[in-house]
Amino acid sequence: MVRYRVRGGNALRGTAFIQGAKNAVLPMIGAALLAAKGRTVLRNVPIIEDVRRAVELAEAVGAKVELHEKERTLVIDASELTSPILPAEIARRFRGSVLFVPALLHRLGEAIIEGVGGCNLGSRNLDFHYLGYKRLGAVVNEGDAVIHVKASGFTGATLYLDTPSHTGTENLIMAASLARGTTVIENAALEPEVLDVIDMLTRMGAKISGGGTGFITVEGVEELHAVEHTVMPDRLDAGVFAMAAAITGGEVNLVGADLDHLGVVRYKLEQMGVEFADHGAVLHVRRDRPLRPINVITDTYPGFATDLQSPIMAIACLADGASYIHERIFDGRFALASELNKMGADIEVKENSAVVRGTTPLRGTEVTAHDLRSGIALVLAGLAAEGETVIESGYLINRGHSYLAERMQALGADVVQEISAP
Ligand SMILES: CC(=O)N[C@H]1[C@@H](OP(=O)(O)OP(=O)(O)OC[C@H]2O[C@@H](n3ccc(=O)[nH]c3=O)[C@H](O)[C@@H]2O)O[C@H](CO)[C@@H](O)[C@@H]1O
Ligand SMILES: C=C(OP(=O)(O)O)C(=O)O
Repeated sequence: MVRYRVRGGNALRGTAFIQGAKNAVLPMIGAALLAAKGRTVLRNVPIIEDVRRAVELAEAVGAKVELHEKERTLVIDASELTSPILPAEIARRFRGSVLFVPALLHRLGEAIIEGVGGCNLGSRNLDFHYLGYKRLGAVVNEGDAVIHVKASGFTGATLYLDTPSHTGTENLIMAASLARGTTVIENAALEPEVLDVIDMLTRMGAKISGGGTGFITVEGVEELHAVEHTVMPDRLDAGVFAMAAAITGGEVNLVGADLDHLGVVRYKLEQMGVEFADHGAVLHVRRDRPLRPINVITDTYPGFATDLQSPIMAIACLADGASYIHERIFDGRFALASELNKMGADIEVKENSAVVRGTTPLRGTEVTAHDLRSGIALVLAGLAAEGETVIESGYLINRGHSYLAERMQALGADVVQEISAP
């Protein structure tokens, strides 16, 4: 059992190092399994629980993997894959497990998916993935508990996504990279992590054009080779540390954060009274005035990232007036509201919209993280609350943020991680 204890009241000051991106490294581990020869080296790997699960899953299908935590480096030898089964006990613990399917189909001709996990955010379908595989020539059997996909070689086709799914785009690009002929993917995702994955696949020998335009063309190649690749910085981790400065009225330098990757999040925080100064690869963030309320509508990139919706809800509690938050990506992302209300917030949720009425002083209490981002939002609320906030389950936070307590402590925050027997 992992829990975080946060004592509020300190304005954060100092330097934080932004980790490598969770949502880039997971597809990259899946991509590494496409290389039948050589060893892949991934650098700037975030040391998070999802990466540990991905290592376990890669080993379960036969890859040899070394995670060098101190060096933040993964070495993956996928020359012998031995099992097409993504076992439930690992695959159900993280969403990234779905990103192993293209490699299993190319290398072993089948994938047996005993489960796919990830944050509990309401409905999280995979129909775009399966429809895409079918159009490329696969047979998909969707049982109650197990999904069996078979493909004896893919043939290029025109694919489309009803909405620009992040992992859906990555999976279909990986499936198309070793297909015979040309694949076009319409309405593809534009997220920076998708572009970083395209960059890695291109260096592996894939022929992909149109990344970042919404229309991606992939010319299939015979084989892909192992490469070394440095994972891009995590824009969600950067957003959270910027918001930690914002909620405490602090001033921080974020090493490795890319302001462009924050998209609309940057402008919304500026409207709330947060200042950003971009000094090359170091982003300076400060807030020295009262917080103003905000309207947020989540969207795919470059819109307001749904994964930063929970953290901004925590800040909105301290803004003077009513903030409106409309969630458009996931239908179950407001479990945070009742936890913040336990801390003294005034948040009313109606379907996919929330009204946050501030300013309400927050007080520490015992609260529950329902998913990764609501967990980190409760840490932010705790930083601004009077007294102690205790957040369980810390595992969910550790799925996506590395060395959180240490990095917060370096900024002067009173954040402690406790691990106890269940
Ligand atoms: C590991 C990873 O990269 N996770 C990210 C990824 O999740 P993930 O890739 O799962 O999110 P998607 O972009 O696929 O999902 C967005 C929406 O599309 C719907 N949908 C998706 C696929 C599909 O086949 N059918 C369908 O209906 C989902 O139910 C959801 O409502 O993007 C999300 C949205 O930016 C982020 O919150 C997650 O952090
Ligand atoms: C929803 C998230 O992750 P996942 O897709 O891995 O569940 C997230 O990172 O907030």
